[in-house]
Amino acid sequence: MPAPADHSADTIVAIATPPGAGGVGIVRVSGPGSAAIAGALCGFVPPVRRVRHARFVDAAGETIDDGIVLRFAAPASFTGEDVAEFQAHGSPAVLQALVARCCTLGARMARPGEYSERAFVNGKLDLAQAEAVADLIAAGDLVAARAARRALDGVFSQRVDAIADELLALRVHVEAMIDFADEPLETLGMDAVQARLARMRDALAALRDAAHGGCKLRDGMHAVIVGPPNAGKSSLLNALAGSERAIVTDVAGTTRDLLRETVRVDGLELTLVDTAGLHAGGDSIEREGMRRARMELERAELAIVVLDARDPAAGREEAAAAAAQATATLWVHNKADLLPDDAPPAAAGVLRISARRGDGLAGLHAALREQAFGAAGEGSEGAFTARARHVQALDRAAAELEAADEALRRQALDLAAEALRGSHDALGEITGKVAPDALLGHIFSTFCIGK
Ligand SMILES: Nc1nc2c(c(=O)[nH]1)N(C=O)[C@@H](CNc1ccc(C(=O)N[C@@H](CCC(=O)O)C(=O)O)cc1)CN2
Ligand SMILES: Nc1nc2c(ncn2[C@@H]2O[C@H](COP(=O)(O)OP(=O)(O)OP(=O)(O)O)[C@@H](O)[C@H]2O)c(=O)[nH]1
Ligand SMILES: [Mg+2]
Repeated sequence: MPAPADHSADTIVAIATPPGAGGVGIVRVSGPGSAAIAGALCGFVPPVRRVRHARFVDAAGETIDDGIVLRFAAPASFTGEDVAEFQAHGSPAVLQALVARCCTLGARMARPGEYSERAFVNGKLDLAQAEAVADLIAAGDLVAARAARRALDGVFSQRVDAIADELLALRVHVEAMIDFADEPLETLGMDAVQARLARMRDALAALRDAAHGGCKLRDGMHAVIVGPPNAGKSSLLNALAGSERAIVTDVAGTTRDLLRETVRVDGLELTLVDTAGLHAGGDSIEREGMRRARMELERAELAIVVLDARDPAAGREEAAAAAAQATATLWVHNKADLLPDDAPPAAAGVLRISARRGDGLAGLHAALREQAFGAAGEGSEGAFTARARHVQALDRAAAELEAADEALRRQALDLAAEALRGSHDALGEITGKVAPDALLGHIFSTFCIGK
């Protein structure tokens, strides 16, 4: 069988700055040919880690542009390889000419994510950190950017590694118990093993919740507003959006179709969907609207049920049944401004608001954030971005830990060791210590070119 191609022998090139014209544009080269390419382009080999001004010339010696050249020597660079950068004027034509020249000089075009992939392969970043680079670039606001920055700094990876290290120690212990199977398990520290297992389970659960919040920071949350006609669903959408997106009238049955709006709540990107009021009967248009509302709920992470605070029983059963399709439900009693002053307080777990006056919106924001990030308020201090694949891996690690615990109780040491190994491997997939090529290819191919 032929050996797999050694791509690290290739020298790659790409424009690192965004498409289109800009003040400055950067062409980045990585790989063993970097120094020679820089030498040919600049007429001298630029010194490493020094800023130099140079004319970038073509094969005929004609100037393509003048600019700044930077060189890094392996392993002290972003990719861990020899790197050269040409910082030219940000003209797409100039940048493309520089890329073409680099290719003539032996480089090839980089694939999407290939710089980050090389940084990973060369041990500059682990897999979760490399993903955080892409998440940082894509971050929609400063809260998300800070969280991606923390993941890039290894905040998430360190917590994964700490649990993985403990797991490894535990595996060693259990393997030793298997080797000394003649001795009674008590003398082999069975109690200690179980205590450590319990501690690790808690740590894993906490990390899982944090990563889940990190997913919401990255991917946002999908919430559907439902309730009986005229309860103020569209008014609530408008209040959260901060502008009159949806038509609001005092006619029951105003909203027919789904209306989608993306709003930001302190770093949480919320996709809100306004729906037709749910009620029995209705004309064919309303019934189609209600059908769409129910369809949307099946995909929703959160149902926001809006009821009239003056008569919250009206339409509640119908709304509750529909909302049960969503992963979670938030109960809102609207039109609080119409309640008499001596009205009793709202029931526990219900938010009382006035979409018209804006009363209670701060509490609603807090509740939405709690739905996304958990009670610990992830999404602010110490939060990091994470991806669905990380949460899935943490879930698998936890399930294997349960299986190990169960096997230990039955004194099935071989099974316990096997489950512990499974748990350890699941954690390794997050940081890339255990990462099938297909997984790596899939992850990096979603990055942009030049990253
Ligand atoms: N011009 C430019 N700016 C950029 C990048 C780049 O590639 N080019 N980056 C691309 O993403 C980011 C910076 N990332 C970098 C990461 C490590 C090293 C580096 O030289 N690392 C060495 C030395 C570390 C040190 O002395 O602090 C190393 O890791 O050994 C450089 C850039 C953002 N800004
Ligand atoms: N006083 C008061 N009126 C409100 C409040 N929220 C909504 N309304 C009024 O209630 C009526 C219905 O509001 P909408 O937002 O259209 O209600 P909806 O739930 O979207 O109704 P449909 O789309 O018909 O199902 C309008 O006249 C609103 O101005 C509120 O907080 N206080
Ligand atoms: Mg409406």
